[in-house]
Amino acid sequence: MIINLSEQHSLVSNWVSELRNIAVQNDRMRFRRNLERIGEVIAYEISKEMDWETVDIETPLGIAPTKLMQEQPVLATILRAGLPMHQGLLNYFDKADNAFVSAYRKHHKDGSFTINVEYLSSPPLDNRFLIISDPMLATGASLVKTIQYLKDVGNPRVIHIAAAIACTEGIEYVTREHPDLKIWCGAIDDEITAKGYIVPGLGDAGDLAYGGKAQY
Ligand SMILES: O=P(O)(O)OC[C@H]1O[C@H](OP(=O)(O)OP(=O)(O)O)[C@H](O)[C@@H]1O
Ligand SMILES: O=c1cc[nH]c(=O)[nH]1
Ligand SMILES: [Mg+2]
Repeated sequence: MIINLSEQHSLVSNWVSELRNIAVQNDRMRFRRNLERIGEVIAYEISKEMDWETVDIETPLGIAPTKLMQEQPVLATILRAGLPMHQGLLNYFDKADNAFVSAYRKHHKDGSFTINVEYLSSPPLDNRFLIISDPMLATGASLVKTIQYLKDVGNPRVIHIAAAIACTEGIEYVTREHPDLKIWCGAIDDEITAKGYIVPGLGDAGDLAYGGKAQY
């Protein structure tokens, strides 16, 4: 299931437009903060899908029956571009457990790339409510590989994906491999270049957030 948040005419569209806009996107602090804000809004939306229980809270003046989350989610992200959205999710799910995966594109001389995973740090995942954030869902290769690695750790009960911009091809690939996902995104674009960049997209999210990388 796909939820495109910009269809709802909310603040998310403004933030996505700033991420895309070449006149704004080079302000790295604003770029990271806009990803973080999208992560925060998606956290709020996903929280409505969690299980809640009524607990009596003692106030100085009485008892307030209050709905509380029954469990903490696990927040997973893909290094490095995923970090700002992850922080946004963590700002709201402030007691969450966390997982980090270093899935990145290793570019080859012929222009092709493969996804390298060199690092994984995760809590046990059996029966957990898992939210994976990554701003760009392009070909979907990074996400599919990340989910495979996380499923080797344990079998989550539910998996939600949080992305700033997703493209149709990537959504199709990921949902074909993992049909049970729920994907939340700030916008959906239809095109992807031969080098795997989303069009119109925003460019390279990792570079815009943290600066360019050396080729090695
Ligand atoms: O859907 P895909 O085609 O796999 O592309 C999406 C991936 O590309 C970006 O990471 P990148 O490899 O640029 O690494 P970075 O975060 O270090 O910039 C992005 O953050 C995703 O993880
Ligand atoms: O368009 C894209 C595709 C993958 N990663 C990015 O940062 N941007
Ligand atoms: Mg990148």
